[in-house]
Amino acid sequence: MSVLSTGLGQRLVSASTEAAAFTELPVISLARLNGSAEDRKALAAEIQEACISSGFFYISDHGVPQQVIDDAFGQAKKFFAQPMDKKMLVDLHKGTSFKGYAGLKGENVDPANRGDVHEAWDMGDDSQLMKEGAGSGNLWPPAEDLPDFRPTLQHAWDEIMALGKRLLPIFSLALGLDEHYFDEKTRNPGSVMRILHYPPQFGPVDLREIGIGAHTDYEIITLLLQHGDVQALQVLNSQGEWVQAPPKPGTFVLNLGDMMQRISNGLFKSTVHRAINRTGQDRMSLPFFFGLDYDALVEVLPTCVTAERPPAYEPIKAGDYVQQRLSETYVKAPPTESATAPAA
Ligand SMILES: O=C(O)CCC(=O)C(=O)O
Ligand SMILES: [Fe+2]
Repeated sequence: MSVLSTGLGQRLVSASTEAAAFTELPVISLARLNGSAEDRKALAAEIQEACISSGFFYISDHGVPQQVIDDAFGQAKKFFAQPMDKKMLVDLHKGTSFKGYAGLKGENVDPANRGDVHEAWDMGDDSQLMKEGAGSGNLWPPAEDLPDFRPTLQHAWDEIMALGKRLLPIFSLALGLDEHYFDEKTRNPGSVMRILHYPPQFGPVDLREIGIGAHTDYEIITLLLQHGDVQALQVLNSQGEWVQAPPKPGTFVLNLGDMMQRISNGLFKSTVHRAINRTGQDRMSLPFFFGLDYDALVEVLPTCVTAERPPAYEPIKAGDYVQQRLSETYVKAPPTESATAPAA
């Protein structure tokens, strides 16, 4: 039994609560985000429960307009439908920040696997990327090819970044902290947004070659949009069972990343997940990885330490941590295989 002393009162976290094997993911409405102090505390308590038991849940009433989401996927579809030579104009190997295009098997998140069966385009915050010396900036497709791509994706970035910033005070409460705890650490958060295309995999699928291999995310929270009605995402529970996380209209999937697990001393779970697209249809998704400022220290919070639960992680700078994890993920050479255009 361990104790999490939080602003919600002391919370007992029994071994069985932590080890509970979830079989589906809860949907948490954010309607109370704009409510009274009591409403916000109640929302924080619900989120705390989900963070301890699964680290994975849906959020509804999130305030990001559906049009912004539809437009982003519309541009993603156009981007991936381009011929390979156009996509290679923004090959991420041209820069040093892991931003731009990665083709099929251009990444491998699970070292036991042979490459992830998706293609992706990743972006960060241009000014931040350059300023912190973290490498080069974004690689935008030329406006002659895709005139609406940049403004549309930037708009989606701004909306989802704002959602993340609305959520952090609630996570602070759930961690037993002042609502403003993350303000100092998220002035220019080193976040990443990506669009992903998973072509369908037919017949028997070799589990070493799937859409995205089993992994955890690196940052504080991930806000994931799934396009259409194409099931592929799976989340690992404590019994080693894969639980489906199907798209649910009007929601994001919210999952915790390794930085959250580190600062919460392992109480909040950064849960293993993967995606396999066996539906016969193309799938697209759009994750936004909400990070901390590159120079912010990722260190265990005193509210999550007890005599029985001493700090389990060393402090590390957020930028160093993400850069190290990314460099382990991307394969060194540019992609060689081409993907067919998404029909989704
Ligand atoms: O596409 C998905 O559903 C999951 C993507 C993901 O896990 C990632 O990019 O880290
Ligand atoms: Fe992930």
